[in-house]
Amino acid sequence: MALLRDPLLNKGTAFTESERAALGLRGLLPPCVLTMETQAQRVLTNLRTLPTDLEKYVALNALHDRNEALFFRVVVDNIDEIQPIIYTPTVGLACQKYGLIFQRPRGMFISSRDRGQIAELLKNWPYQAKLIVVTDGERILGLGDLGANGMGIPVGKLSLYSACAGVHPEACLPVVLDVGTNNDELLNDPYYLGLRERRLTGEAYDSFVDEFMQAARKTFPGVLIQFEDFANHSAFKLLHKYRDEACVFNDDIQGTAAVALAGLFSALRVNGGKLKDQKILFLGAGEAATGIADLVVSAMMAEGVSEADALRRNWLVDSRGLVVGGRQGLHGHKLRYAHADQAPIADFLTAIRTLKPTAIIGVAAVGGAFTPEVLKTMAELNEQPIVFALSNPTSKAECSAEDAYRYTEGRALFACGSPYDPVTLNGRSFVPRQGNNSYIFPGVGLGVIASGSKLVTDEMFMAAAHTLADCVGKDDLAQGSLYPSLPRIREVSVRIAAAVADVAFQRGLADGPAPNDVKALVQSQMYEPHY
Ligand SMILES: O=C([O-])CC(=O)C(=O)O
Ligand SMILES: [Mg+2]
Repeated sequence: MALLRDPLLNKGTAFTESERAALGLRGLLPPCVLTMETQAQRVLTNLRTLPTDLEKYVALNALHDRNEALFFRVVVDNIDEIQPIIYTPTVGLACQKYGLIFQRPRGMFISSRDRGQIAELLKNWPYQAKLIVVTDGERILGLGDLGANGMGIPVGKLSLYSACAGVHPEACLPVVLDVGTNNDELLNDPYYLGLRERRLTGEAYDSFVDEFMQAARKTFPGVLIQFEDFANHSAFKLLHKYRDEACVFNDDIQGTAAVALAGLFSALRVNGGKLKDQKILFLGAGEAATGIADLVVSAMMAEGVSEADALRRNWLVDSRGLVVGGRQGLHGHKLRYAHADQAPIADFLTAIRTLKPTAIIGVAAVGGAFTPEVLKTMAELNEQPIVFALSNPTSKAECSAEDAYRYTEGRALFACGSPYDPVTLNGRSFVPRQGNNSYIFPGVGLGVIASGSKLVTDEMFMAAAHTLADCVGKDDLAQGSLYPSLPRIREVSVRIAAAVADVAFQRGLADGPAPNDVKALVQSQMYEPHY
């Protein structure tokens, strides 16, 4: 019976006659033995009868809790259909409703009440974690502070690690650091499951996170820790504090940067431009914006321009207007882009008219901010304007795919943060693809784990961006796709992982000498969802 209740071992009705006899399962299952294929078909049939995406999320979550192999089989074989349910956009709604739809816990909930005992708590995790995705829930996608409900994000990200890059589910540990929430709606929600108190801040917050970091690294030596959906003020600070001593990265800063840079490389293959000649205007000035801009600056410099010139080609607009030199109260990460000799500009459209960018990248979680006027202006200024509406979930997208194509007469080179269906305009069909870090983090994580790298470096994200761009074919570009198709994601992840592992070996960060065949090393470590 224990076997049927262990999701890592359970095969349900697929246990064979001989297994049933040997393992004490006779009489505990209906007599018919099904194949995994039939089980997967049954799951899909049921899923497709459910009227809402949230119900599909709940059903898939329940399957995940019963039978991991079958869950991942279904995800891997139907990634286009399933990813939008277990990941963005539906995962955003699932986080908002986390308390209501709660059935079984997954991952570890470490609250500020556990201070001084985190190492002891981590011993309760029954597996040897190699990969932790951790959030404090303060900025879940573009939805803001969801407190402990943010657990849905580490769970969803780690599902993609196993599905898209074959990191073994047993090696994956989702963690929420519950330091309270400032979201009054949640504090008053009878089903909210987190601490009912305001967020821990300052020294108390820093030492709590530090206790977690030390305890996690001691309990799980060599573990890779991914920071996810922390608010700006914590995200930059934590990355800075740990990146040179621990195996960590921030997906919202570095993963998003790599996927956006790859999208730019693809867009430039279409319009024939060079990165170093672009002028990029970001709507947003947080983790994603400066993460992308920093990587773009490095990539521009690799094309031979000076740092000063590269910086000058990247501009940020935040809630207070264009980021310019001398503006009061600018934070550290924005300062590189606070250009002197530019008068303040209050709004995004005027910034476009003044600066004449070749690309706009939306990462501010302001839904609809790329208005028809914005899009038309970009199309007046550029033969083929680059328009990335990356905010998540769909309700926060700067514009829909349809609007991006319609208001630019089909000339936009477009990427989006959440999935959009193909668009037909004047008889031409466009297939927009997601500029989402989900193309990057699974492969990066696999490469880091496979090589046993001690650190995660910017060079690895640069390599990941180039590799992802290399995976985009002419047929993709011809239909307006700046990324490869999702069903190719495991092949793409292997290539990214090999490129990342190569960097680890070359830089002496790996825990051994380079093998002859890095790609084979990576592949040998991948989990396949089979019985
Ligand atoms: O999860 C996603 O879809 C991308 C991401 O990291 C975020 O929006 O915070
Ligand atoms: Mg994120």
